[in-house]
Amino acid sequence: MTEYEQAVLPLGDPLAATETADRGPGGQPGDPLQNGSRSPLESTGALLAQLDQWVELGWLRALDRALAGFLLELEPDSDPALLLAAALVSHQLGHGHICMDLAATLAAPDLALSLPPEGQQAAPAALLPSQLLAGLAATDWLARLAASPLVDSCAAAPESPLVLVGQRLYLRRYWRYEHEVMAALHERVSRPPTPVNGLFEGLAELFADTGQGEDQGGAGDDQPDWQRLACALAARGAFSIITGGPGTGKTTAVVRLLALLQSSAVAAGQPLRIRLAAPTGKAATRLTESIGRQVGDLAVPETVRQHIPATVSTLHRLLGSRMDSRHFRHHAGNPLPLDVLVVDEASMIDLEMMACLLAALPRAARLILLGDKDQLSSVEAGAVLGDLCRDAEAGHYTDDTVAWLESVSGQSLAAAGLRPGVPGQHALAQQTVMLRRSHRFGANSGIGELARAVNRCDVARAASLLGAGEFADIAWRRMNSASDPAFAALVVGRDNTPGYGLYLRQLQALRPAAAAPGDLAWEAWARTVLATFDQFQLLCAVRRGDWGVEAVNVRVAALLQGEGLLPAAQGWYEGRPVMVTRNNYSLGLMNGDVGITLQVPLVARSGISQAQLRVAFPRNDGRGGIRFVLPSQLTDAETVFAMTVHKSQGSEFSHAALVLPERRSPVLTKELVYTGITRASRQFTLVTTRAEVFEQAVATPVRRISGLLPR
Ligand SMILES: Nc1ncnc2c1ncn2[C@@H]1O[C@H](COP(=O)(O)OP(=O)(O)OP(=O)(O)O)[C@@H](O)[C@H]1O
Repeated sequence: MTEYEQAVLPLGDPLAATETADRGPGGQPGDPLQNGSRSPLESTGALLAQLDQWVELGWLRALDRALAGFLLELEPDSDPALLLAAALVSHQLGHGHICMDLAATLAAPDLALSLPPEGQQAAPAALLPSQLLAGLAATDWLARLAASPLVDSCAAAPESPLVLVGQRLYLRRYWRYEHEVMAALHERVSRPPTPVNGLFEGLAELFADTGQGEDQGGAGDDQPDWQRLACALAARGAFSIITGGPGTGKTTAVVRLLALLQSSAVAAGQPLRIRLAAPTGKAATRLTESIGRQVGDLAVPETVRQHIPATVSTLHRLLGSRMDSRHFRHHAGNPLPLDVLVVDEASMIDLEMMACLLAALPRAARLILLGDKDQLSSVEAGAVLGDLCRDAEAGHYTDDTVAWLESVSGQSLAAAGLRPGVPGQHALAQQTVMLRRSHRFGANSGIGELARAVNRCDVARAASLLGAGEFADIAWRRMNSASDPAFAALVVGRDNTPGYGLYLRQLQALRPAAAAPGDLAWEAWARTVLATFDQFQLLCAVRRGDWGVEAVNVRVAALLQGEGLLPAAQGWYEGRPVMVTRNNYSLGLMNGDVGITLQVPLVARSGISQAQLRVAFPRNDGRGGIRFVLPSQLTDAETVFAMTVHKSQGSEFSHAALVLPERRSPVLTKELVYTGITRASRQFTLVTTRAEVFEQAVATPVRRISGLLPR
């Protein structure tokens, strides 16, 4: 690994990169072009000075500037246009883009940096990328890059740190990940389909109870049973994707698929080794619960049921994380011991993880990805599921696929409104199914209606749904200021909402009175308090500012303390909810795990029982156990009355309240709003100070740049 590659880890939260702009100007150095000095595109000294200025302003990360410096050390004659491109590519990674498209950058150069968002204080007098790049044509930039020994533009310099593919510039490591993912998927989807004995009968039996259901997502009544089709396609291939919004039955379909596959394997005397995984501990716990329920309801013999796993591991644990290393115990040389792998919440898988997962998968094993393609992408670079599901909505099934699906499912696809597929051009689409009917959010659900409107970028419909009061399960609370009493009412839990008052009152009321230290009653109490805490969650779009995670956490703690619900609002105190921010393998805690600080009695060395603070975390083993951890052991944890929408992925709350900042920001996209809304299972509240911030977000779909286009 190169020095720079070591420096680039961890890449960090794209929010942090963008939000640096929230901090405003950090100085106003002069414009190098105005000063009569040489253009930064002609002099490496001037270019580095320009990058330094952008770092000072918070427009560029120090890491991005470090890459330019590192490349200059490697190649002292480097062209400044190359150093600029390298710093911008590095910066794009911080925004989740795998590479930088040179033509797109020249078309909108100022988007290449974390510039102060529109509507914020005036930008300082500094040279903008648009001014710097004004005279540079894409062909010239490409030629200057291609001429550098640091750039591999035709696989002739396999060690060069940058790779140019067409007009996309990559850091080599990310180009390699993308290349590996594309190659592995291409190989899997190009294999001839596996014949599955008794598929027609198996599907008919497993889906005997599922009718068409009511039309809940704009899909007509003559729609086929998409779950049955998903099951069929996944049964025949080495790779498949089942995508769909919340409650569309992804888990239900996959549990039936596992029953189908395992039934014939058990009958043949060779049960399959099946593993289930999810990107985060929270998602793994949720899937463990729903899989457990569904496996219990399966109409299959006990011998089959017992070979369907009921517990879900995190991807890191499955692959075998190693302390302080990005390498896993399982890789191409030491593949995973399994035959079928199901990964849920696949929208959270970043490109690097996907490359590692595919490398560690035995060739003969099946991989099935489940996820909602419309959710926010991973925090780290890449939008793998979104890219892979590009054709999901339109279907793009070839005539052969349609004929095969109709024959094994006994259903017609004629009225499904799909677009035709071209053999060889839509290879991945042949193994992808989009579930279109929500069984959780029906036609009477405001949450479902709102999520669908936001997903379509239908600003007017979304605003009218929230404003009209037509649905009791969605509400819009407009705040006048950070100290608006309506916000206090929401978080404390007045006006018939649980807020955070509910779990805190429960914590006091249900505390075991007569239980001794170590008594299971303490665990039961902790479990109840944790479950009640999950009933309400504030989700913020940004970290900084009056309505960012940091300030909201401080404000909520103070409000709860003011109500007498918390003993303190700082440091460690009983009732403090915390989120782990980094995997801790020795404690068995994963990034994203949420615990609550409780006073529990412990027997001290003296033999006297004392109440001490411990943080209670649910165990991720599906058995509902609790792990009590000393606060001092939690070095990477933060208060979580509010969490970012990014961090909430894979979680579900009875009542989710999405808090938007008072100013527009590039991180406010329709995917962020959609993800926030779909975290709510019963009640959703939008909290804003300015309506146009919500409207602008809904009108802005995100686009991550990558070259992941397997056909
Ligand atoms: N075909 C069906 N007919 C009736 N109910 C169904 C059907 N499929 C799923 N359900 C029910 O809908 C609910 C959601 O199903 P499931 O958990 O499989 O969806 P999901 O897409 O995995 O949800 P999530 O958004 O949590 O990932 C469950 O209660 C399930 O029993």
